[in-house]
Amino acid sequence: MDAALSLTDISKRYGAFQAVKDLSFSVPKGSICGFLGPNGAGKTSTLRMILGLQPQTSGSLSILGAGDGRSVRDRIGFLPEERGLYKKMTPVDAIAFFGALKGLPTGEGRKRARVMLKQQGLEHAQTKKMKELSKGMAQKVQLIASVVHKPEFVILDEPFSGLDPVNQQGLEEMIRGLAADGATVLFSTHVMQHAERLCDKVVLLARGQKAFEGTVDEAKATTRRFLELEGEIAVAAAKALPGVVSVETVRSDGPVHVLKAELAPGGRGQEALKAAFLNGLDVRRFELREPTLHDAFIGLTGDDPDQDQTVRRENLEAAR
Ligand SMILES: Nc1ncnc2c1ncn2[C@@H]1O[C@H](COP(=O)(O)OP(=O)(O)OP(=O)(O)O)[C@@H](O)[C@H]1O
Repeated sequence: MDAALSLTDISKRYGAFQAVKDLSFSVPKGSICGFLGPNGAGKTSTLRMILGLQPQTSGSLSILGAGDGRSVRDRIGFLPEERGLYKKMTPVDAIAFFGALKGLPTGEGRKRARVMLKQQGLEHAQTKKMKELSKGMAQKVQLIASVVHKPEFVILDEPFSGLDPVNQQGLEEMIRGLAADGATVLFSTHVMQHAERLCDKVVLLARGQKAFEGTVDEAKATTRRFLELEGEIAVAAAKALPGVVSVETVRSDGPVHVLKAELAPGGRGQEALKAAFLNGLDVRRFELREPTLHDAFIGLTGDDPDQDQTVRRENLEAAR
């Protein structure tokens, strides 16, 4: 499939500090791609280079056929991490204003704003001032403002941050809608669950370097799966089950053991379980733990995505 975006060996240095190192990945046209990593991993720096808001130190990129976002800015929608629309404007005015910055006639912008606000259940907010809206509502308005000109490529920097679960779900639906209308979407987040539900593709970033690029299922397949069995089961019998590579005793209570069986990569827990029953093992309880994308991130990078990786400038100075 054609790539709407591709990065080749992109690096970014801030003085002596290397924020992004030899980063290469691509985003197929029409897909939803999650750019995932802890705070400070280098996501915003990368997005800003893609947009042409700051130059890369080395490497090259192509977005919609251009060397960075500047010459194709009217075909791109961008939701920055720092948000704050003009507080005294109404949502309709704010959305139309942002559309006009991308060449959309104001009348058309206002028309689209009303339709899109209604689609998002924000009809009642049309005449309010931005400052009177809840955070969730304001964020939705800001997302509408960044896509009102119907961009081919949408870049969202931490779009879920600060939203409650209901608004996060609404935002996920909005993102799905953008892709359904044909746009390519790249969004950054450190919360793996959003990506797990939304993405055709994910790129995992830790400490400025790519740790993985592929589908969510491919990422999960890199992580160990476990089948937990409880009963009067001998370790050797559990080890003999199909797809089991090793067995560890978690705890024992007399003859009853809790065993943790590691499955081979791609191994199917159901088959091991079926064999356990067929072989007449005394399975009193079982649990097949499927890895989450969060587990996969930890397995692939050794880092917890919830752990801030930001290197404060004062620490850099001290390290010199
Ligand atoms: N202008 C700058 N000068 C010096 N260091 C910077 C600058 N901008 C970012 N950094 C550093 O580069 C690293 C990556 O920051 P970046 O904002 O790209 O990460 P991030 O993954 O987007 O995290 P966040 O979501 O918290 O913004 C951080 O350690 C940050 O302190």
